Amino acid sequence: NFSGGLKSNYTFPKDFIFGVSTAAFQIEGGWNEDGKSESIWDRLVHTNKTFVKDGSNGDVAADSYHLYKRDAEMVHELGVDVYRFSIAWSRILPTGLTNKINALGIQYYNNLIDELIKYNITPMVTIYHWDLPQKLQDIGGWTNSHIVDYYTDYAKVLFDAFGGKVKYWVTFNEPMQTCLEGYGGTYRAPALNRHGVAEYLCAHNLLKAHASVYHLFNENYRHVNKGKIGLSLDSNWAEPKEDTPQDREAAELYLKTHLGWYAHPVYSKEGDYPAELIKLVDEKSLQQNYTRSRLPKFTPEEVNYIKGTADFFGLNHYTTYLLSMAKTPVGAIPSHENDVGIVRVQDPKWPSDSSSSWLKVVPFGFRRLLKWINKTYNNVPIIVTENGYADFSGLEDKARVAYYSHYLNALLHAMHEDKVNVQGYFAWSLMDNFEWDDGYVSRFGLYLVDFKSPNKTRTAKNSAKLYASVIRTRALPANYDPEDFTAFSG
Ligand SMILES: O=S(=O)(O)CCCN1CCN(CCO[C@@H]2O[C@H](CO)[C@@H](O)[C@H](O)[C@H]2O)CC1
Repeated sequence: NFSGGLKSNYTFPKDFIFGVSTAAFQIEGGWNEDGKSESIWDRLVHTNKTFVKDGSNGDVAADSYHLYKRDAEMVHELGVDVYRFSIAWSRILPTGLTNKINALGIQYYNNLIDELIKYNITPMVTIYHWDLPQKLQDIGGWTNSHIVDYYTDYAKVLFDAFGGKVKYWVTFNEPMQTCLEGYGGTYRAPALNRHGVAEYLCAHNLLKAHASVYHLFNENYRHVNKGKIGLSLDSNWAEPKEDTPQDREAAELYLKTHLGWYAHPVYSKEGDYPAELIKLVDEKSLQQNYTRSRLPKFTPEEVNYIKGTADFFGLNHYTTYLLSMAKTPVGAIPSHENDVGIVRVQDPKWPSDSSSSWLKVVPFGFRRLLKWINKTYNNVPIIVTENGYADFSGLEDKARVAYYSHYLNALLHAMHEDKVNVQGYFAWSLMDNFEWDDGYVSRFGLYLVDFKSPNKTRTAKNSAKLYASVIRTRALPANYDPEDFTAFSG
């Protein structure tokens, strides 16, 4: 049913990992403090005055650069096992390269990690969460093939500095946002908009960089503390718009050419890009008189080098779309959108009063996506590294309480009935923060941040109490009703 499963007394296993997530650019501030250099997000929000809805930026954000002790205390209050945060490359390596390592940057993250360990909380570090040093973008960024070495050198600095204390690593957060939206579009930094070409170059180099860091870790650092390393991919669930063969094909094609674009090379038995994506881009490139396909090819050695390079499947999930085949060409020519040729919409009947226009509440989609990943990637261990709901503000956040209850209900049914191998779940986000193009208007936090107060006061919302109780009892509240969606006015 709509909530992903009927009333049950399913529980989360004792060894199930609960966590909470944030990202450097969204919480830290201190954008140019103590030697940190400009990132592509600093550049974008400082120069494009209309990019962020409320005209804000990440200069101060939630000021976690100075308030990390309060952050660690909040993580402790929730009772989670793991805190997932990202490290800002430009705070560690101001030139982007290793010729200058910023000791004060290293010190900040050491202070945060030590604070977490004081509370017996395990750190999970996202090595890259979208904030490339601008100096590297100036020489091509993720379209420059040397970025593979630059990223590997950066990761080595982190492994050497924090490897003894950090057990979980995530190489990239949502590579599709970086490549498709940042290089192929204008929705993310660097907003290059070189659609049809740059998104494929970005993905190609990024996947090689991911594999390079996996092998570096696997050969030289894993033994230090039996650590684990993975990748966090974002995916919507894709439901056929109508129950027809064409729409079922469109839904499958969406998953293969969006999630599979990055998941297939790493997690599938055969490796490489999904055959459907290769075929579509090759054919379109030929029709458009390109001498060679706009999709770069991996050599057989590279396919093997990238295959199997993750200990877990990190999944960021929020919402669902209805898919159908495009009847006429869609998107710019050339572009990934035009190459794939499918159309996605959302059902106006779905609960939808989130402050993020794209976030509709569709819990059964979460269960189906988990099942699809489990089947497509051979029971791979999944850690849900992000899931959450956005509103405009308030401590009595009944919609967010309902969202988490329904999505955790769907997760329990995926685990207990569909036998999906899920090992952890992280809520996005610990606190209200800079929600990219939505600025501070759309709030995802379990803790409310008063951005007007000098010390950015953080206060637990009702959803923080709900999450803490699920972690403590390993179950949904007794009064949870899978049929009740009255918390959503829309
Ligand atoms: O339908 S449209 O094409 O008009 C807009 C689609 C927008 N989605 C939003 C969710 N995003 C993945 C989530 O992105 C993640 O989720 C959080 C909330 O957004 C962010 O704060 C995190 O930094 C990010 O990891 C993928 C793109």
